Parts: sequence; C-alpha cells; structure tokens
Amino acid sequence: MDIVTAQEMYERDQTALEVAGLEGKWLMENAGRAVTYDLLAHIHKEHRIVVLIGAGNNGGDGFVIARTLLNLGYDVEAWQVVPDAKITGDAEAHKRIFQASGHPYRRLKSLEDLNTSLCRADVCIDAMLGIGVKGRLREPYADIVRLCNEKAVMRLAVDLPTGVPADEGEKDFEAFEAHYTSIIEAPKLSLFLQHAQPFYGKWSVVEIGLPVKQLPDHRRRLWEIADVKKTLTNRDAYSHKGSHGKGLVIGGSRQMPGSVAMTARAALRSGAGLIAISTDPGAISSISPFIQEATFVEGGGQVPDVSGYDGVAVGMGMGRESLRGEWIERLVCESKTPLLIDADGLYLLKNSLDALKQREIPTVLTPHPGEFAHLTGLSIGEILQSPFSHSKDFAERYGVYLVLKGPSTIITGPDGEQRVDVSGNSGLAKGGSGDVLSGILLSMMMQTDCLMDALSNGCVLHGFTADLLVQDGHSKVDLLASDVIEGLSRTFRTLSSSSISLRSLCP
Ligand SMILES: NC(=O)C1=CN([C@@H]2O[C@H](COP(=O)(O)OP(=O)(O)OC[C@H]3O[C@@H](n4cnc5c(N)ncnc54)[C@H](OP(=O)(O)O)[C@@H]3O)[C@@H](O)[C@H]2O)[C@@H](O)CC1
Ligand SMILES: Nc1ncnc2c1ncn2[C@@H]1O[C@H](COP(=O)(O)OP(=O)(O)O)[C@@H](O)[C@H]1O
Ligand SMILES: [K+]
Repeated sequence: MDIVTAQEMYERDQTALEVAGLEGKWLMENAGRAVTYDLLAHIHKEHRIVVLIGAGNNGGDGFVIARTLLNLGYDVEAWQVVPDAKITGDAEAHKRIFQASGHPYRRLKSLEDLNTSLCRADVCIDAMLGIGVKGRLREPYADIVRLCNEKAVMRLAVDLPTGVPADEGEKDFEAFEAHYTSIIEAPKLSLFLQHAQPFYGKWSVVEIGLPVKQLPDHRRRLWEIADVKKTLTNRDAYSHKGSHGKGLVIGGSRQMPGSVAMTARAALRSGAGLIAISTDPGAISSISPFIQEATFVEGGGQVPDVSGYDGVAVGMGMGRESLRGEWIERLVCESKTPLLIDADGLYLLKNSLDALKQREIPTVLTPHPGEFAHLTGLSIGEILQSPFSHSKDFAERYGVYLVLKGPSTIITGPDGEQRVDVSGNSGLAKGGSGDVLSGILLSMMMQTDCLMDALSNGCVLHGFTADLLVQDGHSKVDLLASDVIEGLSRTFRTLSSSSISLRSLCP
C-alpha cells in the first residue's frame, strides 16, 4: 500500500482526471460512500450522529457521508461550520445534491448551538479539514475541535483528523482526537509520526476508484504481512546449509555477552544456514550454552577476517573502545561482504561515515532515533519530526540501507525507496529487541536477492512475532527479546501454513 504526501495525493487525483476522466465530483462521491460504509462498523442504528462539514473538499465528503447516512435511515445532524460562500467547487455540487435529496443542514452561528447538539450526540464525524490544512487551526475550527475533544462522544475522522498535517515537519498543532480515522485511498506520512499518530486513533484505508496502474509511483509504501508472504523465499527441498547463508556476528563482551547470543540465535531461528560468532574470548563460555549451533572464531585483539561469509552483523554488545572503532573502519573500507552495523558499531561508525560512500557492497545501518541523532548530529526531536526526509537524505548521501527503528520503522534504500513497517508493540521496548532484529535481518539479507525485501520482511517478522505473542500467552509487560526469538517458529508456521492452504486452492 502506497504512502503519500498531500502534494502526491493531489497529483493522484489529477492523474485520475487526465488518464481516466475521473472528475473530482465522482471521486468525492466514491470517497464519501466508501468512508460511510467503513464507518458503519462503528455506528449503531440508535446512535445520534453529528457530521461536521468544513470549507474544502473534506467538507464535500462530509455532505456525501451525511446524505448516505440519512438515506440509510440514520439519525444525523449535518453542521456546516463555515458561511455558505466558503462552500465552492465539488463540495458545493455535493451540497446541492444533499439539499435536492430533501435533507436539512444547520449552519454554525454560535458555538452554544453546536455544543447543545454535541451533548446529545453519540457519534461525531469530522469532515472539516483534510490534507488541505496549513499551519495551526484558525477559528472556528480550533474552538470546535476543543469542544469535540472534551465531549463523551465517539469521534470518527474522515481522511485526517482536522488539524493534523498530512506531511512531516510540523510538530505543534491542535487537532481533533479521533478514536478512528477512515483514510481515503492512501495513508499520509503523518500517520507514521510519533507526535501525530495518536490523533488518528485506530484506522483503515478505503479505496475510491483511482486508476491504480496509472498512478505515479512515489516509491514509499507500507510493508505488511501479505507482502512478506509474497516475497519470502521458500526453503528448497534439496537445499543444504550453504544455500541459506553463512553469517558472522561480531560483538559481545564480558559485560554484554547476551547480545551476540541473541543475534546469532535469532539469525538461526530465521533460517540462516550457519552462524559464527567473533567475540571476546572471555565471553565465549557465557554465550555458548545459549547457542549450541553457533561456532566461534578467533576474536579479541584483531579485526576478524570476514572473507568467506555471506553476511556480517557487527556492533551489538561490542563496547565503544577506540580499538573497536578501527575495526569498524577497516570492515567498512576493506570487506567485500554485506555488512549490517548496529548498536555500539553505529556509535563507533560516526568517525568513518565518509568511508561508507566508497563501498560497493551493501551496508545496512539499524539505528534507533537516538543512534540516528548521534550519526547525523541532529537532535532526537528533529529526527522524530521528519524521519522520512532525514532517512532519505542520509541513505542517499552515504549510499546505505537505513533501518530507522521505532513503533513505525522506516526502511530506506540508497536510491531513496522507502518502506514502513508498523508491526510490533511496546512489549518490544526492552533491551535486546534490537539484537534480535539484527539477527533476523542478517538471516534475511543472506537469503533474499532484493535487499529492500529482505530488510522489510525481517522487520515485519520481528514485529509480527511480538504481536502474536501478546495476543496469546504473553503480555506487553512480560515479553522478553528471547521470547521473540523462540516465537519466530510460530510466525514461520503461520506463514507456511497459509501458503500451503493457498497452494491447495490452486488448480
Ligand atoms: N479530488 C480531490 O481532491 C478529492 C479530495 N477528497 C477530500 O478532499 C480533501 C482535500 O480537500 P482540500 O484540498 O479542499 O483541503 P481541505 O482539507 O478540505 O481544506 C481546505 C480548506 O481548509 C482551510 N484551511 C487550511 N488551513 C487551515 C487552518 N490552519 N485553519 C483553518 N482553515 C484552514 C482552507 O481555507 P483557506 O486557507 O483556503 O482560506 C480551505 O478552505 C481530502 O482530505 C479528502 O477528504 C476526496 O473527496 C477525494 C477527492
Ligand atoms: N513501542 C514499540 N512499538 C513497536 N516496536 C517497538 C517499540 N519499541 C521498540 N520497538 C522495536 O524494538 C526494537 C528495539 O530496538 P533497539 O532500540 O535497538 O533495542 P536494543 O538496543 O535495546 O536491543 C526495534 O525493532 C523497534 O522497532
Ligand atoms: K477530517
């Protein structure tokens, strides 16, 4: 599913008009009806519904929604919150259809009248502003939004909650706090931003009939379990351990032996053929009981020889001594093996960033926002405000694959392509989750030709496993990173059983 900016959404509508003759009025009818039927899952026949209609095309959707609900026999009060002169274009056309259908509407004269109406209502549908909002809300929207937010009604938003910008970059806004948002055609960037997402509540996306094959490809999409099913490589019946990748995990120390153990174990649980660990010799006795399948190679004083491996993950639990920084630089400059750098490795990489540009073999960096702030010199706040553009700038500049981790993880390729993974839950907000992710990613990197697919799949497998575990057996409080490693078997079984049942349906 594509993710768009406001500008890209307008371009899509324009394309629909140019290549298919789909006029805005038709799209508005489609959008309003699709949203109505989506919202009906949350509305009962006995509910009293208020529909708030603003000045632009979002308000036009509101007239279609109010008309459709009234036609279906629901108890609806439609409130136009701006003067008549403000309703123009497609929205005005739909206002006329609304009136011609014999339905009444109310025009906002005083907030008290609306207040009285909202006090009686069970449901409030926000069709005031969508992707056209600019800057902080002006009146009367700001007052109305405050009024709605303090009422004990179910708040449902159309496309975007009024006041939430569609794009990244703005942090200080007041907005309608929706319990649920019915998003038109494609999620907008702000759905994936930590400061904006809570305003959306739960959400889903409705389709409005755009000519999908003709739309511009903005190379930014949501990656979901259905995409994993399509792209995950099958295990060939005649494969051998060499077919599934020979990986090396470099890291760990006496103080942090668990990190490499988890990375190695997660890599093997995700299908890697062979995993070796290069670590401080003093840590081996603590690590080996947890991962009997791994081998150990000479670590300690020297930069490990990575030739002969299909992939290397480096940095977890490694410590930050300057000697290790020299290793990272040499690995970046000299190794001809795909490299994933995480945790302490990212900290040490800061001094060797320019060396990344020379690498001809892929490099994957997996920072959380704090580590990314360290790498870029930006503040965490700046990163969180505009994670899409900062990720893209960095990945293109240094020619790397960047996995910016968080509740919405953004995966960016060196050519600027982006994928977003929203799987996972706060049970993962615990030390060790990142080490497990690195192991899964290392395994996927060695087994999938397309690195974007490998990384996107790895992120979804990690989050989906955590979601499965908290649905059944664990809670978000007790979930451990090691539970996620063992839970991978459930995920792979779920995926393979669904592909078997799909195959059995084929002739
Ligand atoms: N064909 C299509 O395009 C389709 C579009 N669709 C729908 O249209 C929506 C986009 O419509 P849109 O472009 O009219 O923008 P929209 O969000 O309604 O707002 C415009 C109004 O906002 C006002 N305004 C702005 N900032 C403000 C502020 N801070 N505080 C107060 N007011 C502010 C601005 O006022 P102005 O600045 O011009 O005075 C103007 O009046 C989209 O989200 C989807 O729902 C669907 O029907 C499918 C087909
Ligand atoms: N609240 C959350 N919701 C979803 N995923 C989360 C959440 N918190 C953390 N995660 C995921 O858990 C992992 C944490 O990685 P990281 O911060 O590097 O952990 P650590 O270094 O402690 O092992 C990332 O994959 C991140 O996306
Ligand atoms: K809205």
